[in-house]
Amino acid sequence: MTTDSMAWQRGLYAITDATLLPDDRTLLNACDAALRGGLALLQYRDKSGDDARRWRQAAALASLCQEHAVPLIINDDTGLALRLRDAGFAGVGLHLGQSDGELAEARQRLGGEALIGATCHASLELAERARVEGVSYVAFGRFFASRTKPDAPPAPLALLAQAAHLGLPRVAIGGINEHSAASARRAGADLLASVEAVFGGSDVEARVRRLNRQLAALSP
Ligand SMILES: Cc1ncc(COP(=O)(O)OP(=O)(O)O)c(N)n1
Ligand SMILES: Cc1nc(C(=O)O)sc1CCOP(=O)(O)O
Ligand SMILES: [Mg+2]
Repeated sequence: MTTDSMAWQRGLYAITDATLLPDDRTLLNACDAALRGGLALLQYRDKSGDDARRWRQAAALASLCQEHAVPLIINDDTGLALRLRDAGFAGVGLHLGQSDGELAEARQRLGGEALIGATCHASLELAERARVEGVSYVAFGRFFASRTKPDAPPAPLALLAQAAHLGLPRVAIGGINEHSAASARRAGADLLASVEAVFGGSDVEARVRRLNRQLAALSP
């Protein structure tokens, strides 16, 4: 798999959650279903601090994503992304928040081809800085109420249009679901990032297909 294709730049960006997907089997089955439904990107987000579990799950997801030719983005952990890449998995990227390490250093360690994204909250200034440091996309939010991360700082939808000049794919995150996805897309989001709307029920493939149909109906 290569990430040369632009397919990752627009669509649904699913993010895993260790509460909703507590064990390996649940995680892998749900991610497989989401990938069958059609994802632009998948992010592995696990705050357990359990290195053995994180390696095992990330490697299994990297293999699954490779089969589906969808990039796997590792949350927070440049070392884990590098280890996967060095183990031979293609299409492994990284997402860093404001306290997750230096973007420029991550870019240098992962190389020019890797997809690297940054959390920019409600700040164009953070997004401009992230672009200089070599990110592949910028993420803004939270735009709507989120049960996954209720305390994430809020952001106005108008920010998405204001970020167009960056010339990078814009991710909208926070409470993205079938009620809010259309307004985030109309406001300028290229990628719609979601935890609960994808993984918050048993019918994951159907949930993803529903969201994709909604987005397709809005696309020019
Ligand atoms: C696509 C995307 N956008 C934002 C975040 C949030 O990152 P961060 O601020 O580092 O918070 P945590 O996810 O680490 O709790 C994200 N993970 N993905
Ligand atoms: C991980 C995360 N980061 C956010 C931010 O605003 O930076 S909101 C969020 C949680 C997204 O989950 P849901 O789709 O269930 O609201
Ligand atoms: Mg983080």
